[in-house]
Amino acid sequence: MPLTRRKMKQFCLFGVATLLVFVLYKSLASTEDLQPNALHRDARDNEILPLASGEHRNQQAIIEQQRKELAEAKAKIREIEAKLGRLEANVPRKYPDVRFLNYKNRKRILITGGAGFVGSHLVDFLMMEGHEVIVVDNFFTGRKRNVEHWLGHENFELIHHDIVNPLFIEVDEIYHLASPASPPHYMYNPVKTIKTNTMGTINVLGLAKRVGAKVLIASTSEVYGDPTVHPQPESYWGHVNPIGPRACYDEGKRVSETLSYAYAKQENVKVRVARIFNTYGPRMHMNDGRVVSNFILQALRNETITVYGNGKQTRSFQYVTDLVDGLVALMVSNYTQPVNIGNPVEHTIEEFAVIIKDLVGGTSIISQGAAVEDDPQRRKPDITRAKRYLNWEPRVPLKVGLEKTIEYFRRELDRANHSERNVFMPDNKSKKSEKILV
Ligand SMILES: O=C(O)[C@H]1O[C@H](OP(=O)(O)OP(=O)(O)OC[C@H]2O[C@@H](n3ccc(=O)[nH]c3=O)[C@H](O)[C@@H]2O)[C@H](O)[C@@H](O)[C@@H]1O
Repeated sequence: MPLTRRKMKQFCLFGVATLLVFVLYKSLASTEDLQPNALHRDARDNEILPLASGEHRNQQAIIEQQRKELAEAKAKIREIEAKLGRLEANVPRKYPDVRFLNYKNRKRILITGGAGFVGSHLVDFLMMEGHEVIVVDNFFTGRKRNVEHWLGHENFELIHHDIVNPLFIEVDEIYHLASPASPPHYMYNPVKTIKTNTMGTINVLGLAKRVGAKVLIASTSEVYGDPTVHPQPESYWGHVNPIGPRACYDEGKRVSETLSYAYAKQENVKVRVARIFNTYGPRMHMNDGRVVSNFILQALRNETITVYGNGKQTRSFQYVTDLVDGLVALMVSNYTQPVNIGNPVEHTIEEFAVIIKDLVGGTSIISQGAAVEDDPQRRKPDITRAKRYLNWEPRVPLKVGLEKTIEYFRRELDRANHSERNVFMPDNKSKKSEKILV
């Protein structure tokens, strides 16, 4: 009997309904299976028992494993968040309020060796004045720490570069400070010291020539060697041993000066030459090795203060901010001949040891050790030129500057207790004490 249209429709509807019921049943059953505590009816005793199949145990193990991984991930996130917090705390989000300079007055200033002791104080001064400052440093004696408070500032840039290699940037002024300045540092690698002060200076003068920048070369009182004229005026030609242990620095700086005036004469480069005398202050390295840092650290640690030689040799010490003022005054001046920048107050090294011991207090004794080869015996700047042409003279008295420096080293020692990298190893073994002075 042929099926009527109506019957066929009823038949189809019944089929679809059956299919739907079947699908619904299956899906319910599978959902139930997934429940860890799913119950099922045991076929033998007709009791309702927890699912005890191997499959179920696997599922429980997987869920347990996932819970464990989640807990571990959460702990890791907490750890990373704490680390981020610590890192953020080290990055100053607030910078000192720098002066606003309009486009016409704002200069782009390169400081080679700008992460060093003197360089970083110059960076601070020029940044506060509102200039754009680019620091180039190879970090041999310079440290990122000295300029970290400017990292991220829109006027500041730090370039890791060795000035022995050429540099191509656009700048208006260059302060060429790159070179180790402490005797143990510059004697450590004499060839590198010579390269820095010759090839490095050629690269700086070449850059100045290309972009028309004014250059200030950081020269030194060491160009006078062990002087036979006292105090030392700029007109004195010096008394240098060209093959002695200090020659790499002394002769390197003398060539640096010669190069500067050769570029000025031949290429019309605008050069300024500062002859810097002994300088001290915060940010000197704990391992600097020069007399100020050595004596202060020895006194703070109640160790023997080691005077090299008989202590009758003299030095004149200037505080670092006075030096920065002098360098800037020289750069802006029209004076092109070398200028001594130093403090003319002179002390014997023996007196200096007593001054530091008295300021620090403590129980150190002062003793004499072996003399240093070619150690200049008298040094005191004649600053008539600086006074006349730059209207500059030092302002910070020795005791005021030393107190600030002692405070700085006190903090550095505290810090060193928390960081093995900074631990100071005084080189006292090589300088055997011979005679106790105080
Ligand atoms: O401080 C500086 O600005 C100058 O330092 C050094 O010149 P120097 O005067 O020999 O520096 P120091 O090593 O500090 O020595 C000063 C005097 O103290 C003596 N000294 C040094 C260290 C020490 O532990 N004990 C000690 O008696 C030295 O023998 C020397 O007579 C550099 O050669 C100069 O270029 C630099 O300008």
